[in-house]
Amino acid sequence: MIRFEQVSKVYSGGFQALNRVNFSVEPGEMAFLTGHSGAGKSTLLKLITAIEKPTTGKVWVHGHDIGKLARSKVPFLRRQIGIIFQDHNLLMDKSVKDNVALPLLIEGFSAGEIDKRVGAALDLVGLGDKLNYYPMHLSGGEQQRVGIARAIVTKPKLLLADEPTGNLDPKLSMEIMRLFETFNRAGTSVLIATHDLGLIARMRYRTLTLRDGAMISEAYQGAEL
Ligand SMILES: Nc1ncnc2c1ncn2[C@@H]1O[C@H](COP(=O)(O)OP(=O)(O)OP(=O)(O)O)[C@@H](O)[C@H]1O
Repeated sequence: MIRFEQVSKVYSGGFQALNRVNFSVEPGEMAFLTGHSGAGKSTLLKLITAIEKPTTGKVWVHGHDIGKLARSKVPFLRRQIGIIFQDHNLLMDKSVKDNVALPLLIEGFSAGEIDKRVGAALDLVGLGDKLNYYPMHLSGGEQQRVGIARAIVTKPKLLLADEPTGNLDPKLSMEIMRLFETFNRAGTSVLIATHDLGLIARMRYRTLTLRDGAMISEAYQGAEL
């Protein structure tokens, strides 16, 4: 699903954000990515989505070599990946329903199919009754769940989340994690970047740890292991 082989990333100013990183995430796996601020977590996620390209080494995603991917093929790759951000990037002047429908509109789905899929995605995140709300009328946790519904509405095989619980209290954070587990059990691969070591410790998943751009551990960090 994802494979990094000796991947280094040096930004144009000369800063080395990743240093010979090796790891893979298997189809159907759920894993955490952690490390201090500036360790390279967002850079690693940007390489998976081809926002950035590796300086050296190889990044494989769904069998594509990202370093060699033609610009015209990038949208095709991104369609297979659901991305969730800390600040959820919702459009505040659009309803919940229209926010979640956006990726399907871009894909050219029919109105009937969009209604069906948006309803199903919002039901999955527990917001089936808030279709016509605007984001400003939702709590932080609900807004994050709208962002998750938007990420899964295209039924991607891979979900990437960058600090998805950064603004949420521990109870809501755990609810969001349980939601990721539900998608993972249905076969979606999930990679979650987070600073929240407490949250990681409460769950039994492999944890990829970056320090100063180097992958220093791929161990399970759950409390019972
Ligand atoms: N476009 C860029 N140009 C130059 N340097 C960059 C760029 N993007 C990131 N960096 C640098 O690369 C390093 C890693 O950044 P990155 O955003 O990947 O870290 P992070 O682990 O996600 O941090 P945080 O947890 O604070 O979000 C940082 O020192 C950052 O300043």
